[in-house]
Amino acid sequence: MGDEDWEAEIIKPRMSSYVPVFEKDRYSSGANGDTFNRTLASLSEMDDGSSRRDRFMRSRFAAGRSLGNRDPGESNTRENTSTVGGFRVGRSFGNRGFSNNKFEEGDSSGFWRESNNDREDNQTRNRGFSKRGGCQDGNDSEASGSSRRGGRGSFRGCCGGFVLGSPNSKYEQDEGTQHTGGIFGSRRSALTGVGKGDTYQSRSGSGSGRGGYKGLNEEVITGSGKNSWKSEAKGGESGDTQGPKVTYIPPPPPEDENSIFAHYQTGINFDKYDAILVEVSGHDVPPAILTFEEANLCQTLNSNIAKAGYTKLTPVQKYSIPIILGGRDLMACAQTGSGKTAAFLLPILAHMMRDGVTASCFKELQEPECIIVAPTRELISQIYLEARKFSFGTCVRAVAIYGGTQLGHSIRQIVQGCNILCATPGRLMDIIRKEKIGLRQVKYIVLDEADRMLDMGFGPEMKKLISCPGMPSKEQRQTLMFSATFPEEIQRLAGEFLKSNYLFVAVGQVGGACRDVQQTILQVGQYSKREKLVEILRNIGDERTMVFVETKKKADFIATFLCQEKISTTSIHGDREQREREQALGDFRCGKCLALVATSVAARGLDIENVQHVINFDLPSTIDEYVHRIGRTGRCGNTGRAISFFDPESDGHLAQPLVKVLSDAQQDVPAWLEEIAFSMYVTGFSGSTRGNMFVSIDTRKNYPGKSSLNTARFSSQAPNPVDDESWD
Ligand SMILES: Nc1ncnc2c1ncn2[C@@H]1O[C@H](COP(=O)(O)OP(=O)(O)OP(=O)(O)O)[C@@H](O)[C@H]1O
Repeated sequence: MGDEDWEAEIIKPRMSSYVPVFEKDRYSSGANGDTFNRTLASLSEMDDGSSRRDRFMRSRFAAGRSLGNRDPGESNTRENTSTVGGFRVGRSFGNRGFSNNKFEEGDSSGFWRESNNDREDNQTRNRGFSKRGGCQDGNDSEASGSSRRGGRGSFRGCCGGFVLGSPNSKYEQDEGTQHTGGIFGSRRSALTGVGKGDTYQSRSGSGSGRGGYKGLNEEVITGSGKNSWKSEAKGGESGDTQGPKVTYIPPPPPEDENSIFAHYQTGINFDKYDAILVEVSGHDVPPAILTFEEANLCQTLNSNIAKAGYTKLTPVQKYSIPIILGGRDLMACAQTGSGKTAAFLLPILAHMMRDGVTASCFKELQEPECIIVAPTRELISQIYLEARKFSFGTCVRAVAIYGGTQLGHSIRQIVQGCNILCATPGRLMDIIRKEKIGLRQVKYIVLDEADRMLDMGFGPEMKKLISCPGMPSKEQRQTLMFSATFPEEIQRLAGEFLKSNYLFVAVGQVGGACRDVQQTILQVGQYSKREKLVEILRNIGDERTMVFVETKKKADFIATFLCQEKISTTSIHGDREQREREQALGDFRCGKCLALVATSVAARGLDIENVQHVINFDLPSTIDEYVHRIGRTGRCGNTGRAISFFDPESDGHLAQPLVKVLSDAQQDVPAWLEEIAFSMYVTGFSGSTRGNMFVSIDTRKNYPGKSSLNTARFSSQAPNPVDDESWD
């Protein structure tokens, strides 16, 4: 039974109709701690006391078996709060698009396989033991073009109806209409009006366009591997070459000061950030600063920092701000939710204020001083909002451009003046090819989620970007890279973009999970997952939860399923139109929907207030992705919980890195997971889920002048080279 039987099950949601008897026996028992509140018990139950395994485990994972930062006496059991409020089985549910779509196309047995294109995993990494991937059914292929898209559109229409009603029939024609809700509904006060005029309507072959999402986290990478920066100039907007013209114009963000500076509170563990060990490597490292005052920023910036509610620097800010102010290139790695965005925005803005900016609305050709790229549209919008916040009241103007929106709109935004250009790679390259911006003034290039920006998906575009005509060489610009994860091979690639004397800042362990997230791994077989999900969500009650699944289709199926279960849910993934994605995010941010079912498109960077839970319905294919996903909760010193369904059939390759990540974050490691990790070890499994699993520091291992600087190093936690070999 393949993953695609989710489709069939939506129509007849009883598992028994689709699961062969032998499979049911195998999967439905939920053995080995698949109960939400039995994890600790299962630890001891499952420990068979094997001395060999124990020796192995102790040597590997001794670092973190304690209960760590869990609240004493805390129980996973909650009162069953029964139904989550706000459920709206949309009027359109069940009557849109079913007739022409895959529900009928499909094999009634439900034994479909999913195409790689349906996964939003970064590079279509095939898993060693996975049932997923590889099998490309024609129906599912992106390549099947518009007819297929019609089918998908029909489906989307159906699932879209699960949250909201009242379609806005004008949407298709009225490209100038400003739609409410959406991406700029960031945080509390920005959310008024979300939901009005929403349309979860069918888009079969409609003219609304999809913005060219092609199975990566963002737009299609046209012409990867070609050297010419202009090689796709004739193809129109990246990603829209095969689809209808994109007409969506995102609503403008609220302009009032309260909305601009809306923020959520730092959590009880914010001060504990100070205890995280930091290592900086490279020559002539400027000393860290301890307060915002020490940064010597201008008055307007300081006032904006105060209005944003920032009173104290986070570790990544303490180290990165002086490095950037000192004009150095930087690669910085710090845990999710620890303030990396401000760490690069503040010093860049400070420089711009000091040096003055050239671009203005009176110039014919806009020449931004700073280009910030990130892998997803929603993240770019978020970064833009942060840039707008910190540059409030200054002469610096930030602009956001991203795929899935009308190209003309992006251009119009730019011509009004652009000093900081926040862009997704596809849209950025389109704008450059169309010569809508000049690059000569670029002084800063920021790659947020840099490991993602340099990997196989986006790396070629980034290379093109830095070789575009007019782009200052790396010696003449400052290049800054930030992420919570930095695989070794990516660090090496990054060298091409950075000056040779760049500095490397590692806050805590590179690639480590945020310790404010309580992680629970449950062994749940494929066919018990939905039941378990509903059980957990009911126990969670009205707390905000992100549910990650591995494929776009499954995101819709699970969202629809949850709605059927009367849990108000929406979904975000790359097959939804941009307007729908923004609406979904807006509905989730404002609490209209308590659950957001997402693919990896929402795994990185998104900073949503009050996300208390992350559930990995499907584990991702890499441990880095896991770290980013669970980092959507437990941000900025707040605590959060992540529950992951581990299916030994498909997730075995993650056992080792998961044990490591759990141990390092001082989380419980279930005995059964250690067993699986051990069995992989014994059988010589070397599935590379992340080449850098144990890279803890700058990969320039013998960097001359490398020294421990400024603060203590985390040598006690750094694994030794033997460990590296054993695990990679
Ligand atoms: N010094 C600070 N004081 C208070 N709040 C802060 C501070 N720095 C950042 N924040 C807030 O913390 C939250 C997380 O910051 P941010 O999104 O920059 O994290 P990040 O490290 O980039 O996370 P990710 O790795 O997930 O992208 C944001 O809401 C931000 O406004």
